[in-house]
Amino acid sequence: MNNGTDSQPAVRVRGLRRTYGHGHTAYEAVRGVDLDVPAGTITALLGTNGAGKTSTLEVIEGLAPATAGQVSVLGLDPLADRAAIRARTGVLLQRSGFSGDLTVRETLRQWAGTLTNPRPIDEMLAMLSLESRADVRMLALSGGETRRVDLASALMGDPELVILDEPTTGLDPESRREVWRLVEGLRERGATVLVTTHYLEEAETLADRLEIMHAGQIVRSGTPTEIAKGHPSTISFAPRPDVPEDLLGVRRVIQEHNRTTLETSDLQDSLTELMAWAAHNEVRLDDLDARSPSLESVFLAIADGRDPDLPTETPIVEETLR
Ligand SMILES: Nc1ncnc2c1ncn2[C@@H]1O[C@H](COP(=O)(O)OP(=O)(O)OP(=O)(O)O)[C@@H](O)[C@H]1O
Repeated sequence: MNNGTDSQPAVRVRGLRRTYGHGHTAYEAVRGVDLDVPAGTITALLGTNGAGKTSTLEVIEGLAPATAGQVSVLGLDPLADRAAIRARTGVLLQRSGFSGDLTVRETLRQWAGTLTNPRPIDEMLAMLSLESRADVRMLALSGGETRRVDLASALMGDPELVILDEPTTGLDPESRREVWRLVEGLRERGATVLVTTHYLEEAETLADRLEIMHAGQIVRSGTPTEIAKGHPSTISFAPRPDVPEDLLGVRRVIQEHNRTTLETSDLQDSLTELMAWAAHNEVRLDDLDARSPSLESVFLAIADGRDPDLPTETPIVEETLR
């Protein structure tokens, strides 16, 4: 399925820039992005709101030209080789353009007509648990069902590269997990997946690699474990203003959101000392929770500018555009 291109990333982006508007109203939404999506992996592109994820994906999908930089998809040029790439790629956009008057089956049949080698419609309906909705018009579907039809169309051509822009937004937790299984199934078949999501748990569970975007740049890349490394573990419980601040490993004690939270560089040492303190003072710690560094803490640090590795300057308008 990889056509001997295993060593080459399925998507390769170098120095990508994308600017909207001209002159003094120019806004640079993508500011020099380098990104590799290794073949056969699930890579998640994460970011704060307006970070530039969709602007980046649109260039990869061949829907918009880059202002600067190079992008190659399956070794091809997304704009010049769009037809060749389309035959090997499945794309799920944030918003679909399917007509509301057609039924689900008619919609998928129409879509199948545009593909060279579509999988059977009944197979797609079963794959997305849509059998009972086959004869319902698109406009009568729930948000989650509409999303599943979008997904069915993205996967119908049996693509070797799948690009999913927020595939589970609007889905209930059970459907979301169904989509996760589906995406994992794609990887088992050897396909490559590039996915954006606002759900950190989803990225952590699904992705082999994460790329975190902020203000038009990639600010973190790596496996979920690599990215969380170096960030503090946390121990939290129902409010206890009397907890000692000098427990082994503890860096900070935070009293907020109706909880006491200890940030620690050594979860085991801190927890051992805390338990000893609680036992000695006959204190019961209600609602006790202890966790290793999470992607959430990394993400929040990036989102509110506390991340020490963030670039200090993020120019809105390039010098040359002024
Ligand atoms: N056509 C456009 N004209 C002007 N600015 C735009 C245009 N499209 C996007 N932007 C701006 O570019 C920035 C990046 O937008 P983009 O949609 O790529 O971000 P995103 O990371 O996908 O965000 P979200 O997670 O909120 O969907 C935003 O500040 C947005 O307002």
